Amino acid sequence: MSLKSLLEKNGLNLEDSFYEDCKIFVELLQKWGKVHNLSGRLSFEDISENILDSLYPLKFIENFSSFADIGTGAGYPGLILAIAKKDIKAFLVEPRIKRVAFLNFVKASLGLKNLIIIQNRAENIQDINVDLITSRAVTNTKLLLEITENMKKSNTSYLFYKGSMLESELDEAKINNYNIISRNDRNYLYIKA
Ligand SMILES: C[S@@+](CC[C@H](N)C(=O)[O-])C[C@H]1O[C@@H](n2cnc3c(N)ncnc32)[C@H](O)[C@@H]1O
Repeated sequence: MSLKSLLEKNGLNLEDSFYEDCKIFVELLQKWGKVHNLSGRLSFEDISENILDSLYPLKFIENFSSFADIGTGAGYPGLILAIAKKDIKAFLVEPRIKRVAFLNFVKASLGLKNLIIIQNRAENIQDINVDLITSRAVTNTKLLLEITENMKKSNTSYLFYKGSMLESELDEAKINNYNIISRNDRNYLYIKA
C-alpha cells in the first residue's frame, strides 16, 4: 500500500509536498540507516508504519505552535511532525552524533526552515520553552516529565508515544488531566496543559 493510501485510510490528509518530502526521507533513511545503525526497521512498510505512528495523534490534540521532541533518533516522531507541519517551530533533541548528523542531512535536503536540531540530552537544555513536548521510545513518563522540566512553560502539553504497559507508569508519574488515544498496541498519552 502506498504511504498516501495508508495515511488516508487512517484519516490523515496531507498535502502532495509532504509525500514528496517523505519519499526523500525514506530514500535517505534506507541508504544511511543500516550503515549508521539509525533504525532497526528499514523496509518501506516499516518506515510507512512509523510515519503513520508519528502523525496519528495529530487528529486528537489541540493546536500548537512549537514543540520539542525528546530522543528523535532517526526521525520519529519529531522529524515527521516537522515535515507535516512546516508552520510550526520544531526542536529535535538527540544526543547521539550519527543520528544528529542524519537529521541535519534530511533537514538540509528538504530545506526545513522550521527545524532546530540540538545535540544534547533533554536534561541539559535550559533555553527553550515550547507548547508541546513529544517523545517516543525513550524512557518512562515520570522521567520524561523530570528531564523536560526546564523546557516547560505554564501552558505546555505533552504527547508521549507508549506501548501497552501504561497503567503503572501513570501511577508512578502521579499525573492527572490526561487522555489516552489507542491504536493497535500503541497508546498515545496526551497530558494537556
Ligand atoms: C529507542 S531510541 C527511539 C528513537 C525514536 N524516538 C523512535 O521512536 O524511533 C531512543 C533515543 O533516545 C535518545 N535519548 C536517550 N536518552 C535521552 C535523553 N536524556 N535526552 C534526549 N534523548 C535521549 C537516544 O539517543 C535514542 O536515539
